[in-house]
Amino acid sequence: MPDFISRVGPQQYIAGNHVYKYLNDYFRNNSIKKALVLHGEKALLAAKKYLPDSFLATKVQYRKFSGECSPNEITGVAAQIINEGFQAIVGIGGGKVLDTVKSVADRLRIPLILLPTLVSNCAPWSSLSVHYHTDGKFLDFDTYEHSADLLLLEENVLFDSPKAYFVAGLADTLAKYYESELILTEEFIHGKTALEHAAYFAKRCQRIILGQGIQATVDMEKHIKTKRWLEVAETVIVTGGLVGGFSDQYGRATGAHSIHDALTQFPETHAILHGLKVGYGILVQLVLEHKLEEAKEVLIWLRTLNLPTNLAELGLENRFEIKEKIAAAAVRKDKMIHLLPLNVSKEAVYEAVTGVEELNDNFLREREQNGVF
Ligand SMILES: NC(=O)c1ccc[n+]([C@@H]2O[C@H](COP(=O)([O-])OP(=O)(O)OC[C@H]3O[C@@H](n4cnc5c(N)ncnc54)[C@H](O)[C@@H]3O)[C@@H](O)[C@H]2O)c1
Ligand SMILES: [Zn+2]
Repeated sequence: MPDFISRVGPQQYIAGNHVYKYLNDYFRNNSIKKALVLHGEKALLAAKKYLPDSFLATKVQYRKFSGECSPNEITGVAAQIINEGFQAIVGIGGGKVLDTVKSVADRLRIPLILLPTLVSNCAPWSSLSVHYHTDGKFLDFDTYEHSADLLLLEENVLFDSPKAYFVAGLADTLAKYYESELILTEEFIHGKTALEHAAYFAKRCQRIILGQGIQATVDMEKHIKTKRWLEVAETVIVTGGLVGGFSDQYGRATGAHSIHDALTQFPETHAILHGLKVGYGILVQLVLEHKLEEAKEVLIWLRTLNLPTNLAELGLENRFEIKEKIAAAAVRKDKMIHLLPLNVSKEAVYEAVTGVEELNDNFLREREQNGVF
C-alpha cells in the first residue's frame, strides 16, 4: 500500500454566473442521452431558474431526495438508474444529496455531475461520502477512486443560500488548518509535493477565513455580491477540499472534530450546526496545545460572528459532570484527536474545556474594562 493517496478533485470545475448552461454541452460532448437528477426540494427551487430551459438532446428526469444519504436511498436511486437506463447522475443540493450521488456513481461507474446549492463544506469537491442510517445516525464513510466528472458552482444560487450554513462552513473550514498544523509540519512534508500542497491550502483556508470571513458574511447579509464573498465561498468548497484531496489521511479531522463528536452526546447540541460545534472544538484544541494567543484570536473571530465559544452558548452547564463526559468521549480510543502528536489524556481535555471557559471570562472582563458591552 502506498503511504498516502491523493484524490485531488473533480475532472472539470466551473464557477461563475449562469454556469449550469454548460450542462447541455457536457451531455452532448459525452453522448449522454438520459440523465437522472437527484435533488433536495429547496435546492431545486433555488437552482431551477439557472438550469437550462430545455435540455437539447438529453432526457432529464428529476427524483426527490429522501433526506438521508443512507444505504436504502443509494440502492433505490441505483435501481432506478439501472431499470430505466440512465447514463449519468446529477446531484442538486447540499452535502447529503451530493454524497448520495457520489455513492451511486461509484457503484454504477457512470458520469457524476454535482451542482451544490449550499456553501457549507467541501462535499462538492471531495471523493468521499458520509453514510447514515435512515434514522440519521452515523453509519460510515467511503472514499472513491473517481472524483466528480463535472462540478458547477453557480454563484447566484450559492449567494442566495442560507447564511447559517455559510457561517458554519467557515468555522468547519478554518478547523482544517488547526487540525492538520501539527501533522503537516515543515519537517514532515519537506520533499513530499502533495503534502506540501495540502499544507499550503490549509494555511490559505486559515488566512482567507480569518482575514475575510467576517466581511464576506456582512456582504451576504447586505446582499452585496463581492469578489471577496466569492473567494471565501470557494475557500470553503474548493480550497477546503484540496486540503483533504492532497493529503489523504494526513489532512483529516483531528482535535476540533473529536470535541464536536463528544458534544453530540448531549441532545442540547443537536440543533446546533456541525460547523459551530467544530468552531468551539478549535478553541479546546488550541488551549490543549497551550496556544492561548491563537485561541484568543479564534475566540474573537467566532464571537464577532455570534458563534458559540463556551459551554453555556452550546446549551450546556459549566459543571464537572458535563466537562468530564466531554473529555471522556473526546479521548475514546477510536477518536481522531489521537492523530495529534501529543499525549492527549482525559484530564488534559478536561483542563482545556475549563481553560476555554476562563478564556471567555478573561475576554469579557477585558472588554468590560475597555468600556465595550
Ligand atoms: N463528503 C464530504 O467530504 C463531506 C464533508 C463534510 C460534510 N459532509 C456531509 O454533508 C452533510 C451536511 O451537508 P450540508 O451541511 O451541505 O447540508 P445538508 O445536505 O444536510 O442540507 C441542509 C439543509 O439545507 C437545505 N438546502 C439545500 N440547499 C438549499 C438552498 N439553496 N436553500 C435553502 N435550503 C437549502 C436542504 O434541503 C437541507 O434541509 C452531512 O451528511 C455530512 O456528513 C460530507
Ligand atoms: Zn467538519
